[in-house]
Amino acid sequence: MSASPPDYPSARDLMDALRFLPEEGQIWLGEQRMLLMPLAASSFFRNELVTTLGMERAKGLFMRLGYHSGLMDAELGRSLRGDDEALEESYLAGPQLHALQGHVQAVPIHLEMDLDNGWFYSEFVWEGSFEVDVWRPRGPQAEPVCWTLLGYACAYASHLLGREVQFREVSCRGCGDPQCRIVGKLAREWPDHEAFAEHFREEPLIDELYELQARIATLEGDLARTRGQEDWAPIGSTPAFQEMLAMLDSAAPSEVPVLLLGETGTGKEILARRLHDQSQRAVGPFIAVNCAAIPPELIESELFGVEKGAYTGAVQSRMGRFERADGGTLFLDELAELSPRAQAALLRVLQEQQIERVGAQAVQDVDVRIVAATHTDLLRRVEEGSFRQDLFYRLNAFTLSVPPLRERREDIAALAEHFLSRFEHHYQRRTLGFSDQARSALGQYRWPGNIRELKNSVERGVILTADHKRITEKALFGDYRVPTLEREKGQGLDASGMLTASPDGTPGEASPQERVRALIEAGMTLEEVERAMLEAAQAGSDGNITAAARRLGMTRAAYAYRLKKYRLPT
Ligand SMILES: Nc1ncnc2c1ncn2[C@@H]1O[C@H](COP(=O)(O)OP(=O)(O)OP(=O)(O)O)[C@@H](O)[C@H]1O
Repeated sequence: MSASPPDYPSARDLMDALRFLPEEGQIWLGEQRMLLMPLAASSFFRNELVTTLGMERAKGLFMRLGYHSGLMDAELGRSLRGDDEALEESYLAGPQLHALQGHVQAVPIHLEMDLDNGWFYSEFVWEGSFEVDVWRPRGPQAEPVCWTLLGYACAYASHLLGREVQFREVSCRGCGDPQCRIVGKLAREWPDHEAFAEHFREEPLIDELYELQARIATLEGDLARTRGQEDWAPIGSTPAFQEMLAMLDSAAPSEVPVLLLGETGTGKEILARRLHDQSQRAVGPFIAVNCAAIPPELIESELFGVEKGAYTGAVQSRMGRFERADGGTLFLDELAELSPRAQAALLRVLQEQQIERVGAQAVQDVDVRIVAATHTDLLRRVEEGSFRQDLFYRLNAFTLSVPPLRERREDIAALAEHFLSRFEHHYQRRTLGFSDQARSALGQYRWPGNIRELKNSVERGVILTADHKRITEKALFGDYRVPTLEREKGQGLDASGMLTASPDGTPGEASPQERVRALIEAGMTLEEVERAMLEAAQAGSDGNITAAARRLGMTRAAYAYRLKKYRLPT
């Protein structure tokens, strides 16, 4: 593939990716949050860094600054301009994005790309470099000054082409040359490529710091593993969560049964484990049972064990979970699902510390501490008569409510980072972390499935993201439109699929499934829903097809195809 000099494709697609959201105080370019700031501020900052760090270290810092933004823009270029077929167009998106961001106008002089045969040559003239303007007051310099721009070019090309490319600024107006000109080649074509690549290595001090942090993390991991506590350290610094942890810890040394109330996936099991680990019983077993997962007819034999011949199929005697938890803690999750008979038997254990295997003639002593959990309103179950009152009061001695994730939103970022590092380790991945948009979506989502759902989303994101790429909102949530607190505030979904204010203006509580059910009940067909969504997205994007497609999580081409299919105006 070669062109000399190539023409830029239209920059419309790149401009469409730029969104100004003044009400929210944000500017976005694709998935990255951007900043608009005066050149004079950047100039001031540069002067200060050169004075404090010296020229060479400041240069390295600015080259790396450019390098990082080049890296992110390469992802955007590829996602907007596509795959290998359109490689030249994707490559040219780099200088076009650079121009769009007000850094420089890059005039292409020459481009030759034949990567299969290991050949790449690219040359640009830079007009209106912001860095030359920043340096102008200092007068002509001894060396080229477009550091950030150069770092950007190196990263953009390398990341996009999947080969290490290095650019050199062969002439620069900042040192009195008539124009700024850069030449890019595959790194190995430059004799000094190794020394040059050092510019992009982080400061030795920072390297050492990272290394130290990595060693501490490994040691902590080893420690947790030897104590059998891997995964069991609850993360959360919101006051509500910390208060609850403090209460949990104060209950740990006593023998009192603990009842944990909270929605599914809020971390009740992790808390039960913590209680166990902090108690005198930490050396004994921790056994967890999900009462809802065991068929009612088997629950008693599961919990209390069974004697050989007690019923057909009981071919040998078996220990129950209570016996296995002897000397330790038994965690009964979904307690409300226990059958009346199992409730009666559980009450006896709590009162007498004795169990009776199914089919046994005698009782036996057990020493077990019970931690129970439920997401249902147990008191209501008592009132309805489906849960024993005496058992309820026995278990209700020390009750803790575990807050749902939407009430501890400040913890989302820390939890997401925690799961990210665990899954990167597990899948042997090295992503560049979450994109700004992905991070913001994580913070806004309602999380009906709480921490378990957050964990699953991050796992999905890591699996779908290649090394050295950012985890996008789509990788986390798929094409499914994220129900956020913002979008739901005062909104419902009417039969035409449009978002509307609910009559009383209160936040809509309907889940996606409920909303879909409402549409079906309103008699809408799939085609009608699709058509209504296309129209709504189009109307909500002022007719901008790329923006409308993005709102529906589709490519522009797929969206345009559907418009045509329904004969909708484009
Ligand atoms: N505070 C936390 N810090 C780190 N990980 C957590 C935290 N809370 C929960 N998790 C993780 O989230 C997942 C769900 O937690 P857990 O199984 O304890 O929830 P649960 O409330 O017991 O759910 P259910 O009621 O559905 O059984 C687990 O994988 C757990 O490791």
